[in-house]
Amino acid sequence: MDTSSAPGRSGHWFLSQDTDSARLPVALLSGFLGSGKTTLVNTLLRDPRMAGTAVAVNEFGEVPLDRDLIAHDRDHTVVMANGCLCCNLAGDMEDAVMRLFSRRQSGGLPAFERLLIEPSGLSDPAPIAQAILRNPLLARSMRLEAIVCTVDALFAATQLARHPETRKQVALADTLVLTKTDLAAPEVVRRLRADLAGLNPAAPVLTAVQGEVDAAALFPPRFLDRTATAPDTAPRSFLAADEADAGHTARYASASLLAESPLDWRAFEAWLRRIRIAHAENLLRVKGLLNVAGGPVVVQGVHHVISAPVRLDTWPSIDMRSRLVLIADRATIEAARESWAEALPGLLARP
Ligand SMILES: Nc1nc2c(ncn2[C@@H]2O[C@H](COP(=O)(O)OP(=O)(O)OP(=O)(O)O)[C@@H](O)[C@H]2O)c(=O)[nH]1
Repeated sequence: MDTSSAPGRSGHWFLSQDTDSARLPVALLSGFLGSGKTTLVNTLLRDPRMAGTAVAVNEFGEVPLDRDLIAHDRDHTVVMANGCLCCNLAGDMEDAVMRLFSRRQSGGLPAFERLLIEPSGLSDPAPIAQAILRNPLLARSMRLEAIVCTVDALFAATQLARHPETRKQVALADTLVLTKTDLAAPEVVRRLRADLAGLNPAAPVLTAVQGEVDAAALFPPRFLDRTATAPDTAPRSFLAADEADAGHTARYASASLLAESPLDWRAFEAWLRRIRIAHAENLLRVKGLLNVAGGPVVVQGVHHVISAPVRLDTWPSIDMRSRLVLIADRATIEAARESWAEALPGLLARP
């Protein structure tokens, strides 16, 4: 019997979820900025075995974008408060999960079978996993089935060397997913595989070009089928001793830009090219949904690689403002800040 919609003693239905099969299977999808998490989610969600998956996304940047970039039933997607999920954990995840559950309970949301959490690319998965395992509210309603980490074949070697977040994400994953192998030289991929084996020898390494991966290889059976038998494995011991590095995002800066009126695409492209050429090494992420002549355009970039802009047929939501997020070191954000006002009148930093 599905007890998941029965109200509990406290009035919150999720407090009553103490049988194992009634708890919602959860997978955590970590991976550094721009490593292909959303691409993987979008591809997975097209798989019939993933039907009924709710998605919770967390972004580092003040203008919400990912909800519009996840090609999913918007009612099945919740955005967790801006910032780094692992640093602002208290409340954010509870809030997000409670919003999903209460919408389901009120009939405003179709039933869902599992939850995929996509934290921001700067998040440490350990405290998030700990919260699911230990927070009384979350632990009663959810069970952590998998920690997956996307690894950017093109940039991971540098990210592993420069960003401790990447090392942590790789080290804690049950399964690693190498992305962008279509862009990286075979020798680079071979060396990266050796580095990954050194950091996390137990994790299988799958490959996903444009997010194409077999859901059954990526997730344990109990994530896809909540009634499947639990494997006889030891609890995740690494989580017990782990402490979050609460100040870790201080070395990164972000700019969140908004424009109410349509942007001049040529001026935008020329501005972005200048930023990319001058600051590629420190430009960790560019992500935007822009209102330009002809309709909305998605812009994506990581370091010097800016993907071909994607024109959308329709706006994914009623918000038709241009939104752009840059994540980099402070000097790069300052340099960008000095140039955009002149190059792109109308594109304003969100205060
Ligand atoms: N060529 C190629 N591009 C990819 C692949 N996977 C992702 N991308 C591109 O890489 C860029 C970043 O991908 P996302 O899926 O948005 O990355 P993300 O990890 O969700 O990014 P954040 O949420 O900002 O951390 C996009 O332009 C994708 O189209 C791949 O396997 N091959």
